[in-house]
Amino acid sequence: MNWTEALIESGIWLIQAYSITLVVVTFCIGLLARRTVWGRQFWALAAGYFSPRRSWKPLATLALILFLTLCAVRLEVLFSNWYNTMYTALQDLDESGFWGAMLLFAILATIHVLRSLFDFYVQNAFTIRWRVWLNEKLLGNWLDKQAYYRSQYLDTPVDNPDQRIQQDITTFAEMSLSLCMGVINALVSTFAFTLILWGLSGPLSIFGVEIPRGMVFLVFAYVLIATVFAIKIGRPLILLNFLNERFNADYRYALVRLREYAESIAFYAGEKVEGAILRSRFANVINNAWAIVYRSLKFLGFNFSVSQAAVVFPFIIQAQRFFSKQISLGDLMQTAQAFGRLQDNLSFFRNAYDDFATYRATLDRLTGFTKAIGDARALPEPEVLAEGPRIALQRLTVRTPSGTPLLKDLDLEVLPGEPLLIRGPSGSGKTTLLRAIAGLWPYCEGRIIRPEHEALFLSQKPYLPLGSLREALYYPQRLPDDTSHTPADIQHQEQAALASTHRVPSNLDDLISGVQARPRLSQQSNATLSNQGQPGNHDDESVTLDGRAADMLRLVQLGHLADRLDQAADWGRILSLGEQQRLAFGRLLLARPDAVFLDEATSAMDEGLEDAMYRLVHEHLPDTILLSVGHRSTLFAHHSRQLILKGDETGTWEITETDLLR
Ligand SMILES: Nc1ncnc2c1ncn2[C@@H]1O[C@H](COP(=O)(O)OP(=O)(O)OP(=O)(O)O)[C@@H](O)[C@H]1O
Repeated sequence: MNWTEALIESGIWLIQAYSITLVVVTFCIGLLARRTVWGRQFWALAAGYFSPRRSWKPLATLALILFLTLCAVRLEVLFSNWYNTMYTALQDLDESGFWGAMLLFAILATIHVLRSLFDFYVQNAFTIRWRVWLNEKLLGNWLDKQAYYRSQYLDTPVDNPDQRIQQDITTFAEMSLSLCMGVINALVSTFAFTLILWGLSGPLSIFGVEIPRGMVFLVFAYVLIATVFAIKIGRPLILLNFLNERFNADYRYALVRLREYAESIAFYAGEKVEGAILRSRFANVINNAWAIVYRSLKFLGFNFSVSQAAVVFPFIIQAQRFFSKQISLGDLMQTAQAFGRLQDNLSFFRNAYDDFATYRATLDRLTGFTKAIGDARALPEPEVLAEGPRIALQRLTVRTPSGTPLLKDLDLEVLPGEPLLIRGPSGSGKTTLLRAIAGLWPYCEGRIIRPEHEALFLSQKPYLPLGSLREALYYPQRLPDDTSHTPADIQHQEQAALASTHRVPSNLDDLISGVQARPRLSQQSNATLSNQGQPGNHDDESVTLDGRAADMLRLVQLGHLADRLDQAADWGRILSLGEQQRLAFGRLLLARPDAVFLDEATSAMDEGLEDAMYRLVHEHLPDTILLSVGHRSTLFAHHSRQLILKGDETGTWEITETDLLR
């Protein structure tokens, strides 16, 4: 074999193979995207990323990956030829030929290693960027128009959205690329090795019938029959894999709920009930896992047997020609190697069947998720307008999802200094009216006029975000010193980066426990930030902010927490409900919104505290429009009017005047 010629041939082969593959792949993707369900699903998820109008980089990277994949195939062919050269040199006792083959191997191996590493990097960079884009797209759509909330009103609410965002996106990006390149590699390689085997194989006699180049036909027939059986045996794995993801997610969700509602469950001593639910969900996981094991035993058993039989097959068939000296040892070895490669390539579809099954389940889940987001965003929205500092409801009708009216044709205007109390029996629709005003409730007609952004809704159980008390106090505003990049966060990001470049952390346990236990923003680290005079230094701001936050805590009778402002903790669990409700009043006083809606926001306070909180609102926010929902008669004194919902399924209501206490 002339290796200089082989080099030139390889160059030509690469150009030809690249051009043909590019055309065929584009055509096939177009065809699959039109003709198959999963092709359409793939395209709906991927089209945006690959649009050249958005960026040319993804397509260019894909073209590079395709080139590297073809290089891999060509290298395999060269290695195959090298086998022939080397074994022929051995058979001929040609020492210089043997050492020449060794040198050649060193060159080929170096190219192979460099190509593999470069390919690894490019493929991983590609999937990471794709993941980032997909995550941003799905997360953005999920948060936009409050789809994460409104999706609960769909006929079939989407299950486990967290899994779909966090896990399925990764699987989708990684498997799309690996399966696509796997198929291309298998097909091109099949073509290349068929040519090699074609050149090496002789006539084959089966039951007295002589078949020219019989080996080639035999390997195709062998793999084809094996594939048909494998698909039959492996088919149930598609459903089993889908169920595996579903059952695991359900089990995880039940565990998360146990953590979330730990106290309520503990008060009820509900461990038995929770335990039964958890065990039954885990039993689903395990039963399914066993089903996967038994099915895989059959599937893998078949695959292993087929692969093992293929090892000796070419030797048995070529033995006759070798012993009669029609072919050399090199030819025999290359035949075995080419047969093996061909068998591997053709078996790709059989072996990757399992992966295809997982991939299709992922596609189904992601498609279902994007559809649910679309449906949630398409749910009817009430007409909410912003017309100055007032709240006006015009012919507003609010219904339950089943169509029963909670409120019919309500006309009402609320101005600053004229607080309104909404009352009515439990279940009459008080909270739902607030949902409608917030634009969250899809089942309503009429017009809603309210200040556009500057409205704050405080519920009975205030939401406290993860992080420090200060962050909880300012929520949903962002603090001036961006706490998502605290020194502790930056330090851990740096450590992770360091570990990825040149060394692993000396003590991994310390690092992990450090990540879990680290404070989000300590007093000390705050001071460090200020002292270092970094860009975006908020020295003055943080001093006043600190003062304001502490003063505010004292104002809402939470002075005992003033020195824990920067302590990161699960404040939703530590603070009593009454304390959380007072913290929410602090939040309200700091935010100074144009309108505030208090939904039983003082239910856990005693009457004295409730009175004090309302007085603070009247005193500090005289220009804020106030609407409250509540049952207590002590609230009458703080509201000049009352809207009373009758709760009689006809949607009747009544407005009465009360004496405002000032
Ligand atoms: N997501 C939902 N799906 C179906 N029905 C709902 C949903 N949310 C509320 N409802 C129904 O709407 C009605 C009004 O509920 P709402 O929470 O507004 O009552 P409420 O007057 O605030 O009650 P309470 O005083 O007990 O807090 C109830 O019958 C409730 O079951």
